[in-house]
Amino acid sequence: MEKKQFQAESKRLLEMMINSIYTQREIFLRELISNSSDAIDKIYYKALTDDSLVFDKDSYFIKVIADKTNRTLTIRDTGIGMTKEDLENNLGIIAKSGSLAFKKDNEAKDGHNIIGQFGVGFYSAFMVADVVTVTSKALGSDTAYKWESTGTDGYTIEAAEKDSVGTEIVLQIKANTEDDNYDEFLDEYRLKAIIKKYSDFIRYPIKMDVAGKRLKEGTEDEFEDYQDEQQLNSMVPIWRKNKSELTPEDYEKFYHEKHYGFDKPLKHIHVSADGAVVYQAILFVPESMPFDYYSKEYEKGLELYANGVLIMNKCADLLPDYFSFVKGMVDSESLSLNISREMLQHDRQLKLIAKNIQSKIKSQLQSMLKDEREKYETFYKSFGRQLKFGVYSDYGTHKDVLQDLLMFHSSNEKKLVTLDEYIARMPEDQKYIYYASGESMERIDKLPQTEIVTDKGYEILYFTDDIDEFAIKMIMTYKEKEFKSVSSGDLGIEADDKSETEADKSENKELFDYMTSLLSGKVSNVKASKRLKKHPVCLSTDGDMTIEMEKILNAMPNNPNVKAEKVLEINMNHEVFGSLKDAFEKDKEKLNLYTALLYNQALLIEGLPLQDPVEFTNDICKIMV
Ligand SMILES: Nc1ncnc2c1ncn2[C@@H]1O[C@H](COP(=O)(O)OP(=O)(O)OP(=O)(O)O)[C@@H](O)[C@H]1O
Repeated sequence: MEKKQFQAESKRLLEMMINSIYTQREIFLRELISNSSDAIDKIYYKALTDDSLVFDKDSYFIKVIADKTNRTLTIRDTGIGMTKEDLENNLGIIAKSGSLAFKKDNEAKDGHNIIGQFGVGFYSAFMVADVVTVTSKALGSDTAYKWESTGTDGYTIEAAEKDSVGTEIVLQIKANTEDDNYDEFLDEYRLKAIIKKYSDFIRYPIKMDVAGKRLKEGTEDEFEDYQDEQQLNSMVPIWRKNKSELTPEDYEKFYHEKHYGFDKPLKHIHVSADGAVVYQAILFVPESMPFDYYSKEYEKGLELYANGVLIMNKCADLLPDYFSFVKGMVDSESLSLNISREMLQHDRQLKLIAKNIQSKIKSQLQSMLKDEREKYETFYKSFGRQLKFGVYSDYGTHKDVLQDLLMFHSSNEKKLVTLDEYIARMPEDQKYIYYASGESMERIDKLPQTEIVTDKGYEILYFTDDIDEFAIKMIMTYKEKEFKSVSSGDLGIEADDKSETEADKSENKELFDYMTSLLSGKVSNVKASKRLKKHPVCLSTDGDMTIEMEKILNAMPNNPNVKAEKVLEINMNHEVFGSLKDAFEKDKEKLNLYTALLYNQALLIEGLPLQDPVEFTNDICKIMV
């Protein structure tokens, strides 16, 4: 019998397949089952327009048969089959995808689409088989044909015996080698698992004879082997079901079956989009944070299906980093089964889906915030930090999407508030959104810098997360209100007794200049404070960098050694100020001591390290004796 050669491209592809471009060999089964499913689709589709054909659902199925003795794996279907020409054209030539040609010939009328636009699937069989034999009888044909190939050296086609319409593919499974175990593709449990993993939602039953042992009839301790035909796939995926048929428990069950998390999902989003891009998705907002969430090990992404067939476990391109906590899956009939990761990134359909999903998640979170406050706060405690990272990342590009989802604790009731709520209760004369950064709410409450702001009756947002201040620097203003740190140089609050402060300031200019020179290199200025009420001293900052930011940045592994521009503020209404003036006139030595002490006190209040703690304690001793 004449051996025909593969076309050059096909030969190259085959070589790649044999040398396994896919790291997961198991996907060959997914490919072959998808082809079978396509072939049944084609009959179904023909029956829609051809009255002489009746599509009786029970007669259409895919059967998988593993024969360990002969090392063969058979995939049999009752699909449309292939004529001699089809075998020649579809299996001999790679670049021409049969599915694609069929699609063009028969403009899909009811969305019953056919997987596959890029014909490499079938060749994946050569990753696990030495010989592939395809016996097929096409619908409406009397003769069956057998196509056979051992790989790159070509293929043969001859007439064959086959009673029913459809295709049977027999794989002669490779022998094990030192490095590779091929036995697994003959193992019942392994095959079942592969089918469940990739092909669970194929629309037609996938059957396999499963071996079992049972008590022999009429005996009490004699067992016999038997074969039982089982259906391995569940067929109708939950995402294709009508939302109204599903209960919250169904979604929860799906969440656990898919191992999305051990917790209960806080919220599910079921999308059935049929606009510019057609897809279904089930997305979940988890209740609690996975243990590795804020670590490098955590991998974001959604499961991606092309028309019911799993093509990727974690498609990262579907989720922006700031929604990386979302779990779930997307199924689209617009995607090709064999699309590579690299190609996916540029896929227009996928980009559209990703955009669409992003806005669905956003609007669900928004409505949760509006209507289910308690739930939202639970969510926010787990993932709020990620939203804030999202605001900060990419130079603030995503702030518009995220800023109204943010919450902070505030001085009002020590509860979480949104920026909108904060603005809504701002007194009329309040110009800025005030915030204070620190380790904890308790610590912030004790900061002298907060005194004047709280005295004014203005609410302060507590920034206790490292990222808070950095994120807010990206937002800058919210609804035309600028953010202002309580430690910033100009608080935008008029001092109660302005004239007196100004007068005292000029009168005491020499004193402040002197103290500034003493603290040269440590602070840029010493000045009269407009914000202090009870406390004698505090640090404030000039410029964008605050003291908290300095602390955070300098704690980073690459220690950038940045410095905030610090100002030492002195409360002129405090008794200590009298002592300073006195010392300035009479005893400079004492003033040097007081200045050093006050500066170190201000550092301690801020939680900053003292440059020389021993000197500080010695200084205290000096004033005691
Ligand atoms: N079981 C089958 N029954 C009928 N035709 C088949 C079967 N398997 C393969 N074919 C034909 O062979 C063609 C080539 O199959 P192959 O898997 O290489 O590519 P494809 O299915 O078109 O695309 P994909 O790469 O996405 O699977 C198919 O388009 C189909 O026409």
